[in-house]
Formats: sequence, structure tokens, C-alpha cells
Amino acid sequence: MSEANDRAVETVDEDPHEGGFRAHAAITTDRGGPRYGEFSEQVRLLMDNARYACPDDELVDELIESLKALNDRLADSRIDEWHSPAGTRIDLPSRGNITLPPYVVTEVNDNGVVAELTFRDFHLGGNNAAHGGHVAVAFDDVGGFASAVAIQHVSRTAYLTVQYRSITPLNTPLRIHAWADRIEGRKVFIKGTLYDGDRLCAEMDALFIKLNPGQA
Ligand SMILES: CCCCCCCCCC(=O)SCCNC(=O)CCNC(=O)[C@H](O)C(C)(C)COP(=O)(O)OP(=O)(O)OC[C@H]1O[C@@H](n2cnc3c(N)ncnc32)[C@H](O)[C@@H]1OP(=O)(O)O
Repeated sequence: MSEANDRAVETVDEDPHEGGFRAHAAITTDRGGPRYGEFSEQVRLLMDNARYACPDDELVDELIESLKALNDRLADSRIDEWHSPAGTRIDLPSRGNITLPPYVVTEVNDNGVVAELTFRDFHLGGNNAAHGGHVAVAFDDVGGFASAVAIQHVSRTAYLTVQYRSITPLNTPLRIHAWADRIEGRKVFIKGTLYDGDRLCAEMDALFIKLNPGQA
């Protein structure tokens, strides 16, 4: 961590959340400003390019210096997780969270949540296919979304099983669907599918537990 990072971490205030991972602060579309989406896209491109880059020694030296300078500038703007744009910008793919594969929600209703999702170069597993872990990340997030829709409350994943049925391609718009199969008390049983066109890539079977008041 740089000195700037150390300073940023020290500025994190008392944790304002009230159970789960939902902040008191309202979800907004203006944190980070009107160009925050472009910023996120540039970060994603950086991740994509880094995944495939093979820089020579001279370029590595140059890139390290550029990235150090960039990281120092970014670290100076760090705030706590509850107020950062990443994860709260509902107008951007995956709520502006660049750690998630980008998806855009197309339907939210009694049948659950449907989204168009694209794994990118950064999500490479092998031979131009998505890494299975990233497929699980996608299911966890969209599954958690479907659980929240079904119970109108925050829940956490107790287990999540993925059946990998066929190769999940990169850089291809996919259809991800998650829905509440049944609810038993605090237990929300979520199912999900991931399709490339008509081809089933993966299926999810998961349990989310509704959090009690104040539960972390
Ligand atoms: C719109 C925004 C959308 C955002 C989406 C974001 C989604 C991201 C979701 C996540 O990634 S959360 C992070 C990953 N998950 C965790 O870190 C959870 C870690 N585990 C825990 O915190 C607790 O184990 C958990 C909250 C899941 C459950 O603990 P509790 O103490 O609240 O529940 P309890 O142990 O009393 O169990 C309640 C019921 O669930 C059952 N249960 C709990 N864990 C189970 C399990 N693993 N398998 C089967 N059943 C399970 C348990 O048997 C019991 O059944 P009964 O009511 O019938 O007796």
C-alpha cells in the first residue's frame, strides 16, 4: 500500500451500516459524476489489456511508473464502501462495480431478475472461455438480487452450486436469469440459468438466508 492508501484507510469513518451490506445512505446515480461510467469502462479495459499484455522490459518500467502515479491519485479519493460509487450506481452496468462481470438488468418481476451479461477478456478461464469462478460470481450477484426482490430484504449466500453445462464464451452478450424457487422462513432457494442464445451454459442452485436485524 502507498502512503496515500494508508491515509485513505485512516479516513474511513465509523461503519454506518445496519446489518447486511446495505448502507443507510440512499443509492444514487450521481456519485462519481456524469463520467463515472466512462471511468469504469477504462478500468475494465485496463484489466482486459493487462490480462493479454506481453510488455517488453522497457514498457514494463514505463507502465509501473504510470500505474504508481495513477494509484496514488486514486488512493487520494478513496472513501468508505457505503459511499463509493462502485456498487451504488444503479444506472451503470453491475451498479458500477468493476469487480463484477458487467450486466444490465432487463427484467425484474415475479419471475425474478433477467440481465444481459458479458464476460470480457479479463474473465478468461482458458481457450477463450469464461473462468468458472467468474460464472459463480455472476450467479451470486444476480441471485442475491433475485433474493432481495423476492423477500424485499437483505440476504446472504449460504451455499451456491453451479452446474457448468457448456463453454461460456467471452465478449458475447449472454442471458442470465435468477428466480426464487421457494421460500421457507428465512431460507430463500434461488435457481438460475445462463444462456448463450439457445445454448445453456450453466445453472445455479443456491440458498440465501434473510438476515436478522443487525446481522452482519
Ligand atoms: C440489489 C442488490 C443485490 C446485491 C446482491 C449481492 C449478493 C452477494 C451475496 C453474497 O455474496 S453474501 C457473501 C457470501 N456469503 C457469506 O459470507 C455468508 C456466510 N455465512 C453466514 O453469514 C451465515 O452462515 C448465514 C447468514 C448464511 C446463515 O447464518 P444464520 O445464523 O443467520 O442462520 P442459521 O444458521 O440460523 O440458519 C438458518 C436456516 O438456514 C439453514 N442453513 C444455514 N446455512 C445453511 C447451509 N449452508 N446449507 C443449508 N442450510 C443452511 C439452517 O439449517 C437453518 O434452517 P432451519 O431454519 O430450517 O433450521
